[in-house]
Amino acid sequence: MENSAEWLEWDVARAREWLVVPRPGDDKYSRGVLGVFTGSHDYPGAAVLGVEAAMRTGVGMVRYTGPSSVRQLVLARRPEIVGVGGRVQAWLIGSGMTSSRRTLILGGELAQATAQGVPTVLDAGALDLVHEARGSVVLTPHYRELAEVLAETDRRAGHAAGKARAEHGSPPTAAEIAARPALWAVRAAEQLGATVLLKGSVTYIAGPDGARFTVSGIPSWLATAGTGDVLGGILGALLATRHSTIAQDAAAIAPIAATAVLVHALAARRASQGGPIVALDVAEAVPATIAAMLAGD
Ligand SMILES: NC(=O)C1=CN([C@@H]2O[C@H](COP(=O)(O)OP(=O)(O)OC[C@H]3O[C@@H](n4cnc5c(N)ncnc54)[C@H](O)[C@@H]3O)[C@@H](O)[C@H]2O)[C@@H](O)CC1
Ligand SMILES: Nc1ncnc2c1ncn2[C@@H]1O[C@H](COP(=O)(O)OP(=O)(O)O)[C@@H](O)[C@H]1O
Repeated sequence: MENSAEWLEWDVARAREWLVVPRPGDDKYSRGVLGVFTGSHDYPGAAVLGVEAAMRTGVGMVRYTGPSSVRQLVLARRPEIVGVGGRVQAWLIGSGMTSSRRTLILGGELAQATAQGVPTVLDAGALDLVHEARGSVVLTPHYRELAEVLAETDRRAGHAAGKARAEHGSPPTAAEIAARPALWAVRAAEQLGATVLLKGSVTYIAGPDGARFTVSGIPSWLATAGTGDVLGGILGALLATRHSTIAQDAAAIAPIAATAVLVHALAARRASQGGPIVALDVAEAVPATIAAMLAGD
């Protein structure tokens, strides 16, 4: 690990501080509403997985505003969701989407969401929106996706002035990021001005303000399709429930992101018990995982 002394390994005691337990005076709105714009004709399942995980993490409400064909599937699994737009306290955008297939209409809808300035998770096919988004952003790429984001950033900088190129060198390949994930998570956070959650068997969370957290010991059974979509849902829900903390101090984003990764890893361990898992198992294990974390287990 690059400069390992700079990285703090996140643990249950720290994570517990960022989990929000509802109080008697709460209602669904005071707990926080998560807007979800995910899924596509090609990848509808990603939307189902993210919504399932968000609801099981504990959030007041989920407004799902993605493609209408996908909404039917999400509703079939989770009738609790609201399928119309409205006020939200955080956004989860991009899981199961492909940026190269973005239509003008879809681009306009996404721009409206990212312009709201609420804490936003940008995943998969929405990672490139980091350049337009207002407010606090967490990017959740794996190595290949981070390479694409940095290449796109380099192209934009090259068009603008060539300045960032000179400052940061040429963009890394996915293999280079995989070889030095700590270094590239930090560089990306600095370059993009956003929190970067770089996924992998060790997950690195780097904030633009200098926050550096790792989550290690993640079960490798998680290396299966859709588990990243589940992580997006967990993170989106935590951002929505913590929106007022973030409004006061944007630096809260990085510890919340680290907490989401820990919840995800512990839910995977609980679901796995040493054996194979599917992504939905991880989402279903989240409530018991959070209960155990709150109890100090
Ligand atoms: N159930 C679902 O709806 C799922 C949707 N997903 C969505 O799928 C989209 C693409 O995500 P990815 O992480 O796959 O995107 P990536 O762009 O990282 O992966 C595609 C790359 O993997 C390579 N590849 C494809 N099949 C391969 C194989 N058998 N062996 C080796 N290399 C192979 C391709 O050539 C390409 O370079 C995202 O929007 C994501 O959210 C995934 O999360 C998987 C589950
Ligand atoms: N070998 C591994 N060991 C532990 N965790 C892993 C491993 N490979 C991937 N993961 C975790 O699994 C998840 C995969 O996310 P992602 O690559 O976005 O998959 P998908 O797009 O299919 O949802 C991430 O949380 C990542 O940290």
